[in-house]
Amino acid sequence: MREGRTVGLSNHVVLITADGQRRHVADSAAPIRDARGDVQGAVLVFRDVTEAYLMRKALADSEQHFRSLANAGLALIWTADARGDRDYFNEPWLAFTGQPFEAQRGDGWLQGMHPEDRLAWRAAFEAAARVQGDYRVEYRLRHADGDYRWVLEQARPRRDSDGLFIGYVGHCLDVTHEKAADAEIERLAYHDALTGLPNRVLFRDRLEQALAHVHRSGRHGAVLFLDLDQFKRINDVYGHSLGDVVLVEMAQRLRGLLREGDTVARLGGDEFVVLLGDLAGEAETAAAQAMNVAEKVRASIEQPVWHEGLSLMLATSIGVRLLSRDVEDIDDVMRTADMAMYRAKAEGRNRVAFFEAAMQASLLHRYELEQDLRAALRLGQFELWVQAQFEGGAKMNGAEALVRWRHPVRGLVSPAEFIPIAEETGLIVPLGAWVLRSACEAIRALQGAGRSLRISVNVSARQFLEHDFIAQVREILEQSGADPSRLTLELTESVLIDSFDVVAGRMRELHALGIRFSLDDFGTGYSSLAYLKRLPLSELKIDRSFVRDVPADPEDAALVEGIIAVAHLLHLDVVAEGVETPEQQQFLRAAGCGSFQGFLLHRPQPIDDWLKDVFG
Ligand SMILES: Nc1nc2c(ncn2[C@@H]2O[C@@H]3COP(=O)(O)O[C@H]4[C@@H](O)[C@H](n5cnc6c(=O)[nH]c(N)nc65)O[C@@H]4COP(=O)(O)O[C@H]3[C@H]2O)c(=O)[nH]1
Repeated sequence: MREGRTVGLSNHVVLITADGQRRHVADSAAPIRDARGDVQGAVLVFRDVTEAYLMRKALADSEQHFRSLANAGLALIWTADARGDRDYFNEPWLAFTGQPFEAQRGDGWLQGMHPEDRLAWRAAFEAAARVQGDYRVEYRLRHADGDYRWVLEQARPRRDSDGLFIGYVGHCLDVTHEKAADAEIERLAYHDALTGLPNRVLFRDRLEQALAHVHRSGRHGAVLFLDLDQFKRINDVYGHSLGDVVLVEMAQRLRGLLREGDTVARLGGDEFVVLLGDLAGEAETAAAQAMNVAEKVRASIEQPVWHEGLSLMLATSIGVRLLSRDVEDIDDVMRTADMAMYRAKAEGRNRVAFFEAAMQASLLHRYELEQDLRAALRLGQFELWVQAQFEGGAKMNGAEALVRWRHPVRGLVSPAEFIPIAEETGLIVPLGAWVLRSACEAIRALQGAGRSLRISVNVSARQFLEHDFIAQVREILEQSGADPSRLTLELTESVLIDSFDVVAGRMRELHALGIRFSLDDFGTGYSSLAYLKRLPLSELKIDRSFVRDVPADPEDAALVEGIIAVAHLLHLDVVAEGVETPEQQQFLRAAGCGSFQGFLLHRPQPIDDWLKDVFG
């Protein structure tokens, strides 16, 4: 004032008015000067600023209110200006990142984002910013402890009180746990629990991608379909827990053999598939590459599995299907790879087979047969034929029942062709029952005529293992009135392989009824004396394939003699099958074989014709 300036004295003078109200008063003073400019006095001005004071206080309170709201929760809150530079982080953000505000303002905070996520974040932000819209994006943000955490960031445009766009406000939530849970759920849904390998669902997905890549790039891919030979046996003999050990070991070996981009999956049971991507553009080279891998896989599986002093031997049959531009359908790929695998099995197991176009044709043929076969029983297209068996010289002692299918277009279809299909489709069960019933009716007719001839009936594995097979046989015997001791059931060695104890138990039960058992195809499989001894067998049949080349082939001759010696040792009858020449019969008789069956003696004929002949 002495210097002649106007000054504000105080904003905080509170005056009480006459009616008792509190008013906030701002005062100021200005000097009064005389003509010479000397200060003569002062003008004091008092203004009532109560309204402005209250407004400012409300604003400060409101700011405090929102600040504590922003800092209260777990959300990491920030704001950014119109250019995207961040100008505010709440306390949880600063605590989470452990970095001071100054280091993070602007785009400093981006230093804390995982470098791999920056591109995706920027894309989300810029796309939203162009239209001043919302966005949400997940990224990894470095925590104060140095580890990255997954956060979900959600942001929306920020506007001033006039509604003008001034930037963004957003928040992040730590979703690390949710991410881990999602990953676990995904892992469970798309992976096999035992081996941790991708499952069928994931495999199909990858196959689809691989096929798309093949179409785009013109390069090849391949699917290897594997099935472990003998796995079922290990499971049956040693139990499931050892079976599991084997599967896990196989999974590890497969994974170890393949490249990063390849997929190994377990489809279930002992079936695995391998997907090879990015093979050569030229088909032959690609096939060679696939073959190479398949062969490596085969060789690796062949190595014994050591477990607690046991050494388990496995092998695998592998079907290979190339993926090329002309392949469209993934079901077709799976089916044809599977077919090739079956061919590998049929060709002797522990091998690799390729799917070929010719197989496609046979697939079609088979498919049609399968369709027709389903209707055949209903339409009465099956016929029962028999082939007589002879004891010693020429004394007929029975016959083998052989089923025939008279197809309306194809004519007579060989059982060698349709029995395997009937087995796979389960049709063998009603078909086998039909054959058994027809054979028992023939036995009954023979009994009635006083002829004590036997009839042998082939029983396939699937049929024999059907849960109510024994009940079925009993019922048929009862209904037909056939003498059980005239009935021989022929089993092949393959029935024994899979479930020896079950089969042996059933055989004993049926044998107790008086039924005889014959082991067909003896010598072609795995039969060992040790387990032949444990079965209630009456007869061994020498397979046609051994009879064919005797006596000329010394190896087969020795084999046949061996089989006959085994049979004698076990007190079993021996029947030689497929005897076509007198030399064969002579040789067999000299070796000690008692009964004969073959074109030399009798060609199969319809059962009614045969019965007529027998009854004379
Ligand atoms: N080259 C030659 N072949 C001869 C000679 N003698 C007999 N055969 C044929 O050899 C097969 C003998 O039957 P399998 O080994 O039990 O082999 C049978 C049997 O495993 C199966 N099968 C036939 N009928 C039935 C059936 O009712 N049920 C089941 N589950 N399988 C059957 O189909 C196979 C083939 O039967 P088929 O075609 O009837 O063929 C019959 C018979 O016709 C010969 O001297 N030379």
